[in-house]
Amino acid sequence: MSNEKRLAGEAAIRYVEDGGIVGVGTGSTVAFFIDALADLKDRIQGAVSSSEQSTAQLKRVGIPVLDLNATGPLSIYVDGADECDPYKRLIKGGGAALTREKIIAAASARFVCIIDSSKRVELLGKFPLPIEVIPMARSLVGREIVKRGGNPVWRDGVVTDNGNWVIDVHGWQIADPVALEKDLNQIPGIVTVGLFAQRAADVVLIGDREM
Ligand SMILES: O=C[C@H](O)[C@H](O)[C@H](O)COP(=O)(O)O
Repeated sequence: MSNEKRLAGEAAIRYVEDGGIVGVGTGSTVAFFIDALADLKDRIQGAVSSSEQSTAQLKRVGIPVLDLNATGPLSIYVDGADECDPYKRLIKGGGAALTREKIIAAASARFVCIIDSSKRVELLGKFPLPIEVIPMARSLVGREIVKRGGNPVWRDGVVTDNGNWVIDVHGWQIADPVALEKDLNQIPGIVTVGLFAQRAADVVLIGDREM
């Protein structure tokens, strides 16, 4: 699978425009994209990063890391996913970077999602759905998830880049991801739901093939 991840990371380069600013996601697939982007670093202004992990790699390869508040809207965002359905709706957050990822995706005109074939599913939910929560709301959010038939598991020991905690929800087969995303977004204490359904990907690359 890591060969497909590398191919996807390299294939995403063809969507990067000269002189532009690139939104950069997080994870092992994105790491291949950043390595490929390093070869073009003199042709872009820089990148907006979704995590401390990606920021460190971007700086290491000499790509300037810019502040989203200063750049304004971006033309492109490149990121991986944990699951992707036929409508390019995603589960993300396996690496706990979902909040900043969702912010940059929302600020970008085009979301290019890079995955290997194991991430492609008919129905989202086999991968436990990550939810970032304010720490004091962990139990409240857990009870709300149980009411909705899910099995919440606290990702003990993990603190997000925003100082919050992550709950992974097992046992949901997500037939209507847009409705679930909207519903969960109403629960106090939830910062970000790892469903990218209201704002799905625009392009999905599985290895070097477009879905
Ligand atoms: O929080 C992490 C992100 O949503 C990643 O994009 C996702 O977990 C996929 O990561 P990887 O490319 O390592 O499988």
